[in-house]
Amino acid sequence: MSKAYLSLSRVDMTFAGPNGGNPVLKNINLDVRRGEYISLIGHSGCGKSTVLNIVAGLLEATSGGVIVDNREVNAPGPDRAVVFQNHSLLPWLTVYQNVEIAVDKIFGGSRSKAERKDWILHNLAMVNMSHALDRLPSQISGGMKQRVGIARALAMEPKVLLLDEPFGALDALTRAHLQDEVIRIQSELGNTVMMITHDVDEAVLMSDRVVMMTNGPSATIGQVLDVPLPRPRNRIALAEDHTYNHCRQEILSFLYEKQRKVEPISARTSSSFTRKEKAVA
Ligand SMILES: Nc1ncnc2c1ncn2[C@@H]1O[C@H](COP(=O)(O)OP(=O)(O)OP(=O)(O)O)[C@@H](O)[C@H]1O
Repeated sequence: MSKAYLSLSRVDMTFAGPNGGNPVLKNINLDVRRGEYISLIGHSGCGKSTVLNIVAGLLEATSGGVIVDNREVNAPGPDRAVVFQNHSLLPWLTVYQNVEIAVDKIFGGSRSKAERKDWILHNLAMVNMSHALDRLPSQISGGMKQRVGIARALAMEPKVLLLDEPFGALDALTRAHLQDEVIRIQSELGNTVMMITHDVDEAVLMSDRVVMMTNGPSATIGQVLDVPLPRPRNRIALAEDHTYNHCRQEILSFLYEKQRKVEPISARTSSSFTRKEKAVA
């Protein structure tokens, strides 16, 4: 493999608690190439968000470390932008202003006001939001809010884009549209992306590699799958593609055979299954 751009080495994470705490991650090692699109998949609660938050600098690993572009990560920074499942737009600012606030913070000292304005408009155009610049978050749909969140993240020109179930709260159609947009934008910009998903099809469609995590406690990386599908990828054509279906099968087998999660059925009613669990079922 070529030189790693993002590297996690020997990352352990134990949250404080009774009886010596809760050991969530154990010995996570992963090298990601520049421009690579990685998905993290694993059963609910195994520690995917914890990995992402450590890379984001929002959590400090108990031991081990993260390197991005030759520098150790020890705090959040504009080189790593995060998009969460539920948008994190400021409700009192318009669509334009929500992107502007990030752009001004990062480029306020280096780009003129006119350049910054062009840049904000460019990023909102990329996610097809030019028509709603003056609307407040409460006046746009969930999918549109996610678009703005993605535009804001991209406008920061991060070295690494961290996506924590970015499409998880969306209906199937909006989800497919936005997946296609992120695929297109990533192919144009060549961002390095780490995305958490519970959706096997989404993982295969979007990723260069799928990183599968074992069940916790002390979760680690159980298997890494290469997705050797040429780009651009067409979701309809892929349904019949042998390689696509093979990748899908590998992930399903990891999740439901090798890392099968057994819970007493009496403890769960059907309605208590989360949306995420239904998505991978
Ligand atoms: N700040 C925290 N303090 C204590 N425990 C935490 C904290 N954050 C996460 N955990 C615990 O760490 C474990 C992993 O959580 P995490 O959110 O990383 O899992 P996940 O795989 O992203 O889950 P999901 O798929 O349901 O979002 C869980 O047992 C969770 O309760």
